[in-house]
Amino acid sequence: MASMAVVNLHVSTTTKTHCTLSSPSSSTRKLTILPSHSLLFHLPAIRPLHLHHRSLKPLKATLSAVDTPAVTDGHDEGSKPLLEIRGLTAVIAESKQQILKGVNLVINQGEVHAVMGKNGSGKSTLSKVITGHPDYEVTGGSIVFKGENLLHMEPEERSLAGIFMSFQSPIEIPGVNIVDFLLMGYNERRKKLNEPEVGPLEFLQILSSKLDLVNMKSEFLGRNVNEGFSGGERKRNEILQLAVLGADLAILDEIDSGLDVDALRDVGKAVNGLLTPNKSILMITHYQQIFKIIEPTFIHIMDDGRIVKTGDIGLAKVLDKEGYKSFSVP
Ligand SMILES: Nc1ncnc2c1ncn2[C@@H]1O[C@H](COP(=O)(O)OP(=O)(O)OP(=O)(O)O)[C@@H](O)[C@H]1O
Repeated sequence: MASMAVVNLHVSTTTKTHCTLSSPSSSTRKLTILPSHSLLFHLPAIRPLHLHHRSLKPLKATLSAVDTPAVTDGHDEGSKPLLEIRGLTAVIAESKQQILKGVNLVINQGEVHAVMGKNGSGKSTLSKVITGHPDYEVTGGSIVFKGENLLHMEPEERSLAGIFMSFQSPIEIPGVNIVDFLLMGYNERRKKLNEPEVGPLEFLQILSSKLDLVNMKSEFLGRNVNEGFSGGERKRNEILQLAVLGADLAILDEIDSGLDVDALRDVGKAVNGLLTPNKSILMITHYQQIFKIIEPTFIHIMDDGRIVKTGDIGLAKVLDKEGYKSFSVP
């Protein structure tokens, strides 16, 4: 059973989010959560999720790999752009080292985009820049999300607008119970929507219904966020967060790494179960197995801070045979 923690959350518009947790059994604690985690606090509230949602028609023709695409052709007719990235360049804020060197990517509603690429090619940086991570500075180009300039938004506003990111290495938050943590995010969102907050007991019911989706045992709810979790449990917990908090664009950074076959299937099925015709996924992966479960609409290959090839599932097969050498920027 969750502790009856009282949560006060203070979201700053600078780089940190503070919250205090107090419960009858513990003294008041103050936590500082970096924006990457504060993103969780402002996600869209749960909406009805449909299991068999994907009205996406199969690609009409196999999209051949194209060189340095300006935008992605071959989207389903009638689907609306959700995220439009054009000519995006970004540097590491501290060192000014350039990592993104002109990324072009258009994700329409209902599409699943997979980004692959050599280690260090800039995949995680791209996803963190989309979420507004303070480690990076955008030096050029644009990111438009649902028609709005994302670059003008604080990280919290981006998540409120409907962007969720699951992390490659989700961090532990010692002393913060999973239920309290999710309840905080859930209620924060409800407040923004002028909806009444839910209490811990009501929330536990909501949460329990999501546990099955990721095949997580209810015992997990008594634990602290990621504390002592195995790699696979952390990944399941990330998807649980996505299921509870919801998102229009879920960015999944190596959600498949370190998962055994059963966990991979569970996580993949859970992600599929969250897709609706107007929700989209941007997933970063090194492995093709996940494509058997989460079918990508497009696969992009990133090299040296750019998307250098775009194609359909056939591209992953070419990659499997030939490796990245034929896709590298000279
Ligand atoms: N905050 C940072 N400080 C220093 N270097 C960074 C930082 N963020 C990214 N980099 C560097 O930028 C490059 C791209 O990193 P990134 O994590 O985006 O690559 P990736 O394609 O996701 O790699 P992998 O497949 O290994 O996860 C790497 O050389 C990395 O060391």
